[in-house]
Amino acid sequence: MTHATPAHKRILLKLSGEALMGDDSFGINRATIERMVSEIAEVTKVGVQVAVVIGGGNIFRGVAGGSVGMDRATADYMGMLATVMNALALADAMDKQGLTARVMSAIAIEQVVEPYVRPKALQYLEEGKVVVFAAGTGNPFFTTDTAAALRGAEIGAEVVLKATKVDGVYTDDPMKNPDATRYHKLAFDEAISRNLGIMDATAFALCRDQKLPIRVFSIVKPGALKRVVMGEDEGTLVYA
Ligand SMILES: Nc1ncnc2c1ncn2[C@@H]1O[C@H](COP(=O)(O)OP(=O)(O)O)[C@@H](O)[C@H]1O
Ligand SMILES: O=c1ccn([C@@H]2O[C@H](COP(=O)(O)OP(=O)(O)O)[C@@H](O)[C@H]2O)c(=O)[nH]1
Repeated sequence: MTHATPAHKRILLKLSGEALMGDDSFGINRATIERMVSEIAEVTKVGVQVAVVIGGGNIFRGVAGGSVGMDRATADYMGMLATVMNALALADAMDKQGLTARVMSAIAIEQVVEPYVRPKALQYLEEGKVVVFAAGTGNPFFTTDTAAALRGAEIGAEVVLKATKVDGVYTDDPMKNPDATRYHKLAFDEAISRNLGIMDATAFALCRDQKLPIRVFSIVKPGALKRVVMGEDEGTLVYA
């Protein structure tokens, strides 16, 4: 039997917090998280090193009402803590499915998870462990998309894979504009100048400067992650 070779050796996978909700209105949907983990397990089986940055929108949204009128930085720290909860849930689901996961946090919370230390993260990846980066960049006024760009560059990932509710980058937000059309690929400069809302400009600019491509694809579509990793045509490629 021949084994196809993956297109990438090391990937940074960005999972939006909202993707963990499944069809629920907030929180973590068990079936959804288990399905995502099984897709991650599939790609580790072909020898790909996987690091994950997880968002927090699913939990933060549930408490967002309480943050109205709150200091922005304080609300952002709440958002970062939400990503820690998601990271713990994700790592637990990974362990249950036979993967070895390590959560590393950008903010000190050492009784709960180990701190982010770059050489340690690289060591885990070499050992075939899945590293889950929690707490975003550790700084308010940033997003977990920017954390994905940052960590992706730091660990020398070949690509940032953004798994989200839509199946690629569109000319306009497809949730709001039914006439929007999907790009097969586009340059970072175009994504930034057109102000495409799929990712924030900080994340795009960092990836552009580091020549780190991003592929946006659907988290909902079964098998999409494996297809992306095997180099098949899926979603939208944003390139430098
Ligand atoms: N040009 C665009 N192409 C694709 N999606 C877009 C675009 N502009 C805005 N979006 C929105 O961006 C969202 C994806 O970003 P993501 O970070 O996963 O979501 P969230 O920030 O809600 O967790 C999609 O749900 C989509 O509605
Ligand atoms: O480096 C970071 C990453 C995240 N956040 C906060 O954490 C929240 C959750 O992250 P994000 O919205 O990126 O998650 P997602 O949309 O992917 O679920 C954000 O709204 C921010 O408030 C932050 O302050 N700094």
